[in-house]
Amino acid sequence: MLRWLTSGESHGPALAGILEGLPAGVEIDSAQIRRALARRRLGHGRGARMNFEQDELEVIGGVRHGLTQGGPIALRIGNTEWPRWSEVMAADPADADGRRYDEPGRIPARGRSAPLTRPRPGHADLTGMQKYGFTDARPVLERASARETATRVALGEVARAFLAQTVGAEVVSHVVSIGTQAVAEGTVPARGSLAAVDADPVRCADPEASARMVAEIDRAHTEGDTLGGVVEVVVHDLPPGLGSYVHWDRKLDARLAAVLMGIQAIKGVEVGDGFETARRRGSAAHDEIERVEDGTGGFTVRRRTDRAGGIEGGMTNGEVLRVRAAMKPISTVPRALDTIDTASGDAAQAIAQRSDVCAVPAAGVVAEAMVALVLADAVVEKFGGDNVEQVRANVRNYLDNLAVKVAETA
Ligand SMILES: Cc1cc2nc3c(=O)[nH]c(=O)nc-3n(C[C@H](O)[C@H](O)[C@H](O)COP(=O)(O)O)c2cc1C
Ligand SMILES: C=C(O[C@@H]1CC(C(=O)O)=C[C@@H](OP(=O)(O)O)[C@H]1O)C(=O)O
Repeated sequence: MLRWLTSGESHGPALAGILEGLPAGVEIDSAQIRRALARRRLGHGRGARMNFEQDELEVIGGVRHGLTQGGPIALRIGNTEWPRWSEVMAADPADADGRRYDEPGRIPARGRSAPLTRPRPGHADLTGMQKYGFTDARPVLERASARETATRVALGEVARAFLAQTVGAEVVSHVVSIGTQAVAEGTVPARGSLAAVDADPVRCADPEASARMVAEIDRAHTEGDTLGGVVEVVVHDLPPGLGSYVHWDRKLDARLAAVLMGIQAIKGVEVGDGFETARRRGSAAHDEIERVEDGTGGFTVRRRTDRAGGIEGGMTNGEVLRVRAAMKPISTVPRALDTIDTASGDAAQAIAQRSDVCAVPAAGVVAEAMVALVLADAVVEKFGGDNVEQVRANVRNYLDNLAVKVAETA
């Protein structure tokens, strides 16, 4: 079983992540994880922080000379701005001279150190204050912030490497829509198109739609507004049979939906054609199966279409996996929303500090990481093995002995 945990606050010293349960022998190095972190900072519409945030990565456990060792993999990602926040976010009650941070006047009640008492609609602020008994929303937003997703992307990159080196799968995401602008129907990035998608300003695989998305972001920005959208994660070359039909919590679609819904601001998930499938007749909703001659007198099978998004009965079926996640518009709306001041009870305008206008392209990179982690877990579960070579041998053995083999994809 793979397990992962994250810790850390948006303006604390660092984020931390642990990934436990991965076999030994996965080739990974800091440069590859740094590249993944840089991909998450991309995207037209991201806020000022992404211009200077360095995501200072350090691998502090579980990897030696570029290979995983079988033990928990631990990462630290430093927050570039920490020196400016070291008093407001200090872990200890007092500094080295023994002066307490909660001494009256010690930290000026202005700017970033002022208590946040005007909770922002669409954020965890108000309910977090109620639930944990805080009179200041600072601790709530520090942990609820999507800054934490940097850790998930770093851990997900290790999972991606494991998938590539064992089953040969490739994970890519692309932006399907931003605001009212969407890609042409049927746009699915092919294997090997990750760099091309990343080169697009909104990580969109349809250049014409991309231009419309950029214009819509610019319009929202000018008008003091924010946008959401839909991303799709596409996984090529998965073996059939990951996940299971036998129990609800072993179904791969259920596991993917849970981790995608666990990303900040994700409000809906679709598998394959998802909600569109519900509007179709059965005769046009499913993926008919056909025989393909293998050239040696035997045969393989394939689906004529991939409406199911590569999952039937809670298992991968050997076709391209496709899952979508819908992101709500960024909650910190510059044209500030109405709220109340919790200190006075008076009507107020929500705080609208530095923020993204649209983070849909980045959410796609985070979604890739979460999908990679769930798939890596499903591979470990199905194939076992304590090192990459053992996993590969088990995969080969399984594929060589499938009752009905799946056709090679073009
Ligand atoms: C990559 C990414 C970046 C985000 N950036 C911001 C941001 O700059 N400002 C903001 O208000 N919300 C941002 N969000 C969304 C909030 O973190 C999220 O809406 C909030 O924590 C409340 O959680 P919920 O929407 O899941 O209920 C971002 C989300 C993601 C995935
Ligand atoms: C820091 C990141 O995203 C942040 C996510 C976020 C939020 O509320 O979720 C609010 C903003 O934080 P800040 O106020 O520090 O600029 C974003 O920049 C990041 O993605 O690394």
